[in-house]
Amino acid sequence: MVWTPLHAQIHRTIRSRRLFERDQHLLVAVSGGQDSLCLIKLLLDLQPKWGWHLGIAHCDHRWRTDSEANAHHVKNLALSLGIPFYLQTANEPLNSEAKARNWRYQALSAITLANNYQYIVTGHTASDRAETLLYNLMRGTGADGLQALTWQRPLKADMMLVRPLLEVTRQQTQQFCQDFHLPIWEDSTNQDVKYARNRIRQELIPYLQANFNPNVESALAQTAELLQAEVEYLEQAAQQLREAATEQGENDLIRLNRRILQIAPLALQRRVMRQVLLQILTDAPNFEHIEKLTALINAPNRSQTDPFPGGAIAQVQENWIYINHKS
Ligand SMILES: Nc1ncnc2c1ncn2[C@@H]1O[C@H](COP(=O)(O)OP(=O)(O)OP(=O)(O)O)[C@@H](O)[C@H]1O
Repeated sequence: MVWTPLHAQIHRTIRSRRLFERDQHLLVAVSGGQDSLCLIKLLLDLQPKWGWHLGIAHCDHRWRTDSEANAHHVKNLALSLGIPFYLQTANEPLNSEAKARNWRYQALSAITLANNYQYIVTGHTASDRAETLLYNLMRGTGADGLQALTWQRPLKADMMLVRPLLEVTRQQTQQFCQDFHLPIWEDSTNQDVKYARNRIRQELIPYLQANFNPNVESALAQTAELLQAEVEYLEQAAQQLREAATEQGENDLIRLNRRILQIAPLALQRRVMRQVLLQILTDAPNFEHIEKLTALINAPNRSQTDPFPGGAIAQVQENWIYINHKS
């Protein structure tokens, strides 16, 4: 087996970030594209050192005319590598990116659960991270969206999604696949600039590279990395503040102590309110919802919000904000 600098890098990343321990069961999500092929080859080569049990999962969204052939291709690859293979096929063609993604994570979770894996591993790269950051920036997400893909994310109890290639660019995975003659399945939809994601990849990033910074992908991925640690820190601080300020009243009534919230910085006030809204609303709260609730921290007595989706109303009474979330 040829040991490359990329092998060494990923080995170090897994160890220092404690992404996986020894002897664990890892389900690797393989689309057949260059990133996931690079991923499976690296993990397979590192396996003797770590004693992992690897499996390959493929999800057929039935989106493209060649999707069945793509699934076959990945199956044959798994067979030739001697790795257990799991296939999930959508009941009906999933023709939007968001639908396909939702279904894919459900399908991967189902395979993981049924076959006793602890981890789902994907081939997201630093390039994906840079693109996601730009995409989210333009849509107006706060710092949380800009951390853009994290190394680990719990999907369910005892099920972790892990992305070991977040410091590797797409150019590197391409080179690696070439060097080892890995059989890449080219996804025709990746070229289609009808999708916002592809326009960022095909047009925006090359423009930024040519005109601003040739290493813009790594620079953006690093920004995401810094933000991730800051977001984690702020979320923890906000949680402590929320616990200190909250009293769970009777009948689905939440009471927030304004005195405690008033002396906190605005960044934490907003995060507390977002956490509270996450509890109450069925959909993720937006900027306006959070601002409305945050404004009550310093508003005159008896101020109140108009109803949030679902009907909850927040109201100031002296030192307290009352939120009745079943009204
Ligand atoms: N059809 C598939 N079957 C199995 N795994 C897949 C499939 N498509 C993507 N993946 C996994 O997800 C990773 C990211 O793929 P891609 O960037 O195409 O998806 P995405 O829709 O942008 O994903 P996300 O929403 O998670 O960012 C791949 O490296 C691979 O590990």
